[in-house]
Amino acid sequence: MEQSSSNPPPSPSPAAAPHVLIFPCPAQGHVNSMLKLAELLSLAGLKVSFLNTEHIHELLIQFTDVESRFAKYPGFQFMTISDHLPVDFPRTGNLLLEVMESMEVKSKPTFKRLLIESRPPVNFIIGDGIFGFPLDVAIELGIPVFRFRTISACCFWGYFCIPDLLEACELPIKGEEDMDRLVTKVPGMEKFLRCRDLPSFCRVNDMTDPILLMVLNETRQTPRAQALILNTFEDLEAPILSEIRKHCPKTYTIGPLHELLKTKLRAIKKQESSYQSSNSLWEVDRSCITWLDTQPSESVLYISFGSITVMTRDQLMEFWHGIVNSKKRFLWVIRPDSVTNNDGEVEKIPEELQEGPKERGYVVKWAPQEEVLAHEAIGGFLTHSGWNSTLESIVAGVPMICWPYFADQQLNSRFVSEVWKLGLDMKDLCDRGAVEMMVNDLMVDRRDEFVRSAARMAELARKSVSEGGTSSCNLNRLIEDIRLMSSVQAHDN
Ligand SMILES: O=c1ccn([C@@H]2O[C@H](COP(=O)(O)OP(=O)(O)O[C@H]3O[C@H](CO)[C@@H](O)[C@H](O)[C@H]3O)[C@@H](O)[C@H]2O)c(=O)[nH]1
Ligand SMILES: C[C@H]1CC[C@@H]2C(C(=O)O)=CO[C@@H](O)[C@@H]21
Repeated sequence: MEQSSSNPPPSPSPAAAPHVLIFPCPAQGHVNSMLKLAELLSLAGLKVSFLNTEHIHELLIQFTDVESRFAKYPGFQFMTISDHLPVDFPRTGNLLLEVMESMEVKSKPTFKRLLIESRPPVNFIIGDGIFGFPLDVAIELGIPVFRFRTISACCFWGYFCIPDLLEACELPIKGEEDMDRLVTKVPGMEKFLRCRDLPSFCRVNDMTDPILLMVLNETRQTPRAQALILNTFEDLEAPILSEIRKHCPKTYTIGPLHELLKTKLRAIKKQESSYQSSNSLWEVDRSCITWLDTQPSESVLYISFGSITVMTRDQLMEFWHGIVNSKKRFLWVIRPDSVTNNDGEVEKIPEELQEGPKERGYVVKWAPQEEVLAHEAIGGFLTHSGWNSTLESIVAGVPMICWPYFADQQLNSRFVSEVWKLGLDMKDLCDRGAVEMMVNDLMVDRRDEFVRSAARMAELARKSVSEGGTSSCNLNRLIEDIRLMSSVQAHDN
């Protein structure tokens, strides 16, 4: 998909527009990026139905302006489906996997009925690449289907190669002492990938672990779909993308999606302010922007571990002491559900952190992250290396300290530090001394080298989404292909 179409596809008459159903996995990082794609397709005149779980949809309605924002697009609608779990079931940390499991087992018949009964009929499906049943149903009903995998190309490729690692006896990992062994059977990563950097689901003795099998199988199933969509850009992951294209030749790279959408909206002047709209599942606390406005340029470390990460009270306190001891200014997002005990039960956030230290730090429950990262007071990002956060930091040219929690994050953080040289990887460490040292390295001692490479990568990211850039052209190609495949399908029926 690198050689691509630089002309935006012409808008057909609304009646002829294909009806595309988009179905994300019910988690912030997935919903966020797939909503950006939904808006881009709506802008191009396609009819879009966006299918959320009831739980996610209620949060979106409560905390965002999505309904009024998308009301601008006459062909757009939200739809909902149950995840078949009790309303008060906690949906963070590893429990998200139980939500996914419940849906895989129970949501298939409802999804199939929804498609059969849909008016106008659904001509095209873009399903989250981590869910199996939408792909099966689409194939069964003869509806063309693309898979959108919301992770990086490097992590997708890591998952894809797990069967080869098993065959070569490079997995399972043989205990803690084996963690720094180089893994040689992931083409393109031979020189730097250690067992420690494999997706967290590989950290099991039993290679029939259900979660490992789920991510592995879903990744390997990808070529059953007509194409793969990735939220990345060619200049960031070219060598890995050429490996992926040996198996999934039609792979559209259309990222960073948040910047591509902003660029398109700016071009047609649909967006008065670039940041006011969000897809957040928590209430955004904008007071932190007022606080940032009073801080010196590039002096503040932004700390956020995304929407799913949970940690123990002890881990939180190690971060707290390390950061306070570093004497750097900080803005810290601490979700109320982010501290759990060893049984997974949510614990109260310690008082001193809720109040925040008065002079140097500011603590919020949820921040307007894109806007925070673009603020001139921000000098670094301590992140869990979720893919959206990583891309948002790249676009903003902000260097990172990575503390990966689970899934793809272990691999993303290795690429941030060893391949892209955009910061430091502190995976598997959580003591105040390490935190203090890394914060000082990022914000002071090695600042120049990280800022230089971050600025270079930010430039490439912006180029990819500008007119004629690879992601912008690939989006045009994607839209043309959806139109073409939908019309063929409409004729066949
Ligand atoms: O205070 C905050 C914190 C986060 N965000 C946003 O929330 C999103 C978080 O996404 P991401 O960084 O990808 O993290 P997770 O929420 O943890 O996302 C899940 O989904 C991602 C995409 O598949 C994976 O890469 C992650 O590992 C997985 O945990 C980003 O867009 C942030 O801008 C806010 O708006 N405000
Ligand atoms: C809960 C996690 C299982 C894997 C998913 C994922 C992926 O697409 O591989 C990324 O991050 C998580 O949200 C999902």
